[in-house]
Amino acid sequence: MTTTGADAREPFLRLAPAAHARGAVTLPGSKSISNRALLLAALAEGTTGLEGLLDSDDTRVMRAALRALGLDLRQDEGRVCLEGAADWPQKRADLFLGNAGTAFRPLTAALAMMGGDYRLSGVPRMHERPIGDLVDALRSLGCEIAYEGREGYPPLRIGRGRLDVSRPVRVRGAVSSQFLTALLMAAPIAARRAGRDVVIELDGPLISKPYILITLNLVERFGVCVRREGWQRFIIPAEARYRAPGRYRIEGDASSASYFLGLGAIAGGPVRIEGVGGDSIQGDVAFAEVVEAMGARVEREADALVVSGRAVADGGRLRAFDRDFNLIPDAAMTAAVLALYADGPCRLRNIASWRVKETDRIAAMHAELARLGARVESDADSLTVHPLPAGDWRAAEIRTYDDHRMAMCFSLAAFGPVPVTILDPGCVSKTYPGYFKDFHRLLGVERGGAAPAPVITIDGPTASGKGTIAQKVAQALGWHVLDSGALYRLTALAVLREGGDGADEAQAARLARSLDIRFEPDAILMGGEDVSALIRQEEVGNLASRVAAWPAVREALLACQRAFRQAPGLVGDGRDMGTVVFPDAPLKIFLDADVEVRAQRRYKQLKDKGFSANLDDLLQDLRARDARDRGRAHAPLVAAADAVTVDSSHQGIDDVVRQVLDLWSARGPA
Ligand SMILES: Nc1ncnc2c1ncn2[C@@H]1O[C@H](COP(=O)(O)OP(=O)(O)OP(=O)(O)O)[C@@H](O)[C@H]1O
Ligand SMILES: Nc1ccn([C@H]2C[C@H](O)[C@@H](COP(=O)(O)O)O2)c(=O)n1
Repeated sequence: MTTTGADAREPFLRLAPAAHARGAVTLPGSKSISNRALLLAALAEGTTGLEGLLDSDDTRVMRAALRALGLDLRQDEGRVCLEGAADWPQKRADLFLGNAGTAFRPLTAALAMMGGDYRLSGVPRMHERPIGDLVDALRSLGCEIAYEGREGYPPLRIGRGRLDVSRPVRVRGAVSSQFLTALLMAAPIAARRAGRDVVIELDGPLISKPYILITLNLVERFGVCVRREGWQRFIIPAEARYRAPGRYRIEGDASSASYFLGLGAIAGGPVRIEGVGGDSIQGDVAFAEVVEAMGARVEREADALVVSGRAVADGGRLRAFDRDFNLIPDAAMTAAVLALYADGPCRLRNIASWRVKETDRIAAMHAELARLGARVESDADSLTVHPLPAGDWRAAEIRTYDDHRMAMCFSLAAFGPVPVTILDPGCVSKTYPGYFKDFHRLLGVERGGAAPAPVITIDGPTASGKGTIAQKVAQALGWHVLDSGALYRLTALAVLREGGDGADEAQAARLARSLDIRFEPDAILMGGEDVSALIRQEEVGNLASRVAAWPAVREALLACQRAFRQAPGLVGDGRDMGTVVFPDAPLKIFLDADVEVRAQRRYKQLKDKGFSANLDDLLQDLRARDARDRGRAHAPLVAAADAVTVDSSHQGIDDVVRQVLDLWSARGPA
């Protein structure tokens, strides 16, 4: 079955007003732990098998960088195996690290201490994120680092400095705790090279302390014990050496758990979150206490959390808060959106670090919450969000600023009375590529119980754009899609391959019943063979129209089509979706267009795919096919009595998609 979601970089994702959510979700691996573990495994003597490693943009750039540095990474039965080395083989490399702070900062420290000729760069936003505090600390150790552009910011050039660890290295931790993390993880390199203890001292305050605890925990798992004097002084002994722990299991991402904790709090639940629990080493697991304080119930297991609450749709209201979020700045973003459903103004304090994250999150959060209609106040390091009364919600398009967390936390704005549109939802690929699929699944379980999953049917004549529109509507809603014409085309292809011409009803029905097919995201397989291009040929389409006239063929394909109806929903395109296959569909579209326009479109479509085509012949074929599809005795092509007719002759694809989504939103599907 073809499942669509927000994995590809689609321009927008429309979330219809939702009411309830329940079910279980398994979190992807923690980004913070994944990138730390990759670096430590790369520095450790021996082989480490990393289990549960996050597969996302940020970990992919880290893996690519380690490969470019000469390290051996292999995928082996669901784990990533890495052969580490105290000194990396490749002494010259140009590394592109995207927008991954968890890769950029630690690699800067490790490479600067090893020495070599390296260049580290990232996306434009990475070049706006400060790194001066780390570079200053490394330079004080004798490392050679130059700014290629603006002083204090990437890109960086690293050379071969002369390490001197005779004095403590001082580092500031007020802007980002990742600078201290980077030094702590790389320090054993310097200790080994200099043959003496490395002492790191904190210069001023330290934010996000729980992340330092994650670092110390991991460093210890890889064999290095750091002596810690409060939060002021860290001593890495001269004899410190990283050793591979054999296997290391990465727990789920606690920051990502915050969205589901929030979901359970406002959508009733219970929502079971697997991958983090009472045993977690991540500070963001403390977000469970935030939703508890807001009125939700959370049960803690060693490796799971179960959250429930009184759904906003049932009149539930969260308790307002005034809270210091310095320790959990990432999860705090979720609290800012939950504030919309609170019983009073909510204040998030001590969140200045938001200003230098993937985007200026204080400014971004302020702007987007206001776009929904909320009253918001912000200053240098705090944000106040006023609850949004039902009548004040606006159906907004939320900008996400290429920030995964903006996209994920604003999914929780779907519990207001109007639809919300998330722009560039694919930015979640930074840490959670499957987020919207999981989110929709939890929303759909409720619908999938007693009531069948909702269906939008799109019927119409050939080349009116049904398939194109169905795909995009399904993508925007995170639903499944059924291209029913493909089933008739596959039957026609099977008939052709048996030497038939479609005149034998029994033969066509037998082949329709025994189709061995599989729908994949980018291919349609028959008997294991990819026939997606073959079935689009006009010869096959014409025969499909003929075999589709046989009642026995239609009967043979009926159950198969209905089986596509699964939560969270289905968009089905064809000729009889709204009249025969899904007569109870809550929204039926009859998509039409002038036959000349359709012939032009089909002509262009075929030419673009490299097939030969003749416009006059196509026009004739389309007319003949229209006549056959409309004129047959069984399940003819006709608009269902309750269908909305949309004429796409003079409308672009995106306009039609929006029109269908608006119709769906107007029905108030939740
Ligand atoms: N509104 C539109 N404006 C311009 N081009 C469109 C529009 N809708 C669809 N198209 C283009 O027309 C062509 C035919 O569209 P599509 O294959 O989706 O039609 P269809 O109705 O599913 O056809 P079939 O009945 O053969 O399955 C495609 O190349 C598509 O990109
Ligand atoms: N629900 C359906 C879908 C398709 N058909 C027939 C009619 C078409 O000519 C043929 C191929 O469909 P297409 O890929 O062009 O949409 O299959 C039908 O009868 N009922």
